Amino acid sequence: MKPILQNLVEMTGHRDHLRLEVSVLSTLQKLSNITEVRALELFSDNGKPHVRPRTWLQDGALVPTDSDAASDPHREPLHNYPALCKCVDNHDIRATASTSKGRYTLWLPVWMHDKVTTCLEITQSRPFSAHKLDVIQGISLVYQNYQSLLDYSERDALTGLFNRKTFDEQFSRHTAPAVALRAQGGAAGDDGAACCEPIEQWLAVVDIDHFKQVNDRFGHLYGDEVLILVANILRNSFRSHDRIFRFGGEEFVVLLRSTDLSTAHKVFNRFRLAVQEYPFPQVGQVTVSVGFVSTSKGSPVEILGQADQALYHAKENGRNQVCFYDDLIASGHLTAKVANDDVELF
Ligand SMILES: Nc1nc2c(ncn2[C@@H]2O[C@H](COP(=O)(O)OP(=O)(O)OP(=O)(O)O)[C@@H](O)[C@H]2O)c(=O)[nH]1
Repeated sequence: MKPILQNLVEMTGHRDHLRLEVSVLSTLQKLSNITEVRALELFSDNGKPHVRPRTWLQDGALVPTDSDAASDPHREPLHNYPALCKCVDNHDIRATASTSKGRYTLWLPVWMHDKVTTCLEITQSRPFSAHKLDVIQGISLVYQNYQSLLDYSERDALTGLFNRKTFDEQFSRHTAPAVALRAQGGAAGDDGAACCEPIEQWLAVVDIDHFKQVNDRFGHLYGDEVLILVANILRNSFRSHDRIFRFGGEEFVVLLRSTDLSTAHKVFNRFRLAVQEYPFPQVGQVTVSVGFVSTSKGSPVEILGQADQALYHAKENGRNQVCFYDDLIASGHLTAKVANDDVELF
């Protein structure tokens, strides 16, 4: 098999976005005369388009970052890349520019759902030939199609939020002890997640109150609309690096990253109020109950169980409220459950 085909086989063997990204960069890097490859992340901060390198070559290995894009010191306004800026504005498939003497750069935005969040950047020391552009474009399109297949398998069809399967994968990765990650890790290229240290975060379980009554009184179509609208409020209530999942039925999970306890309280309550105040067509008022906990202690099963305990306390004590597990333990309203390693919930 030709090397390029071997690389495509390797690329499409991944079930993880970051590994796939590392793999496509590694494929591009093997083409002749390439001096640099990077995957850029395009994001908006305070309404202004920005860009930052997300995966790049360092000391011979491709290194992905898991840091928050908005606080990345390497971020730049997108207008620092005029050719790329114009390409994105025009929905073009690629842009090239000679950025300095003997340095020719090609950008390939990866379009998904009419949006660009990733762009491949390839640099070489001579102009790109038409043949080389065709080959790179082909690899990029395989990458784009495969990314969108991966994305589809990770999401819930009704709300477009991440699904339960994705939660299981992402949450166990972020709560895995750092030492285990390093042991797996080795070269970053072997495992896109290997560089991740556990991140301070909060897990909230969100459940729509009396949702059965919505279905019973207005029918499933209106029930589905409520689910879609609550999903939209969730998207608007949290930052881009937080993660929102539809867990099943009328239950959602939010992973709130890198924030302190009082902010977590504030943010979850802001979301709860946003739902309470939203005029749901036909249905009128809908409320949600929320239970949350820190993800710093315990296994994924224990953490989820604690958030669930806090949620059920909220449900049993009036609904439309946010309960923090540690507060309920401290006040004696809940007792800590002994972990049972034999119970496999994931
Ligand atoms: N329309 C719609 N309904 C769903 C979906 N998934 C689950 N449900 C319904 O969600 C309802 C959940 O009801 P319950 O678990 O009794 O909870 P509840 O009525 O929200 O009551 P509390 O949680 O105690 O406030 C059930 O009637 C399910 O049929 C869905 O995708 N669409």
